[in-house]
Amino acid sequence: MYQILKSISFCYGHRLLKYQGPCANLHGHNARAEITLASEQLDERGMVMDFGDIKSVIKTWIDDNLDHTMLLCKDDPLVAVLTDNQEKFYLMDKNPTAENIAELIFNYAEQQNFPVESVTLWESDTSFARFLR
Ligand SMILES: Nc1nc2c(c(=O)[nH]1)N=C([C@H](O)[C@H](O)COP(=O)(O)OP(=O)(O)OP(=O)(O)O)CN2
Repeated sequence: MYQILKSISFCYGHRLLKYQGPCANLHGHNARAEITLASEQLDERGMVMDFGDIKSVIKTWIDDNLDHTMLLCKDDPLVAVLTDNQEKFYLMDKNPTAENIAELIFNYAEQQNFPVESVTLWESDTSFARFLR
């Protein structure tokens, strides 16, 4: 089995609903997503996938959708406020925890038919969440 990993850095704002503590307040993170792809076989170039192709597809999606953006749960009352003020946000069905952001990126990679094994979302230097099937 071969594994490759591509790191993509981005920043986002969020707050957690149903949470008692500082993360219930609006705040931001300089995050890093680690996308791990795995394959039993290599292509004719000797690659699971070109790192550049992972970057061009997934980093582009992250840059367009999540980077420098408020990630809000659909139940957050701020959705109406940001909508009224024409501010950018990314609407999530779930609370914007590191776990759910990792799953979001995993699902996108899977939709692109990437052989994704896991997505690890480093929310800070000391905390990460990982999603895998
Ligand atoms: N399982 C999860 N726990 C927490 C999440 C999360 O997404 N999943 N998120 C938060 C906050 O958004 C934020 O990340 C704070 O986390 P924490 O690592 O506790 O931050 P600290 O600054 O206190 O970290 P230290 O390095 O330990 O000082 C909270 N929990």
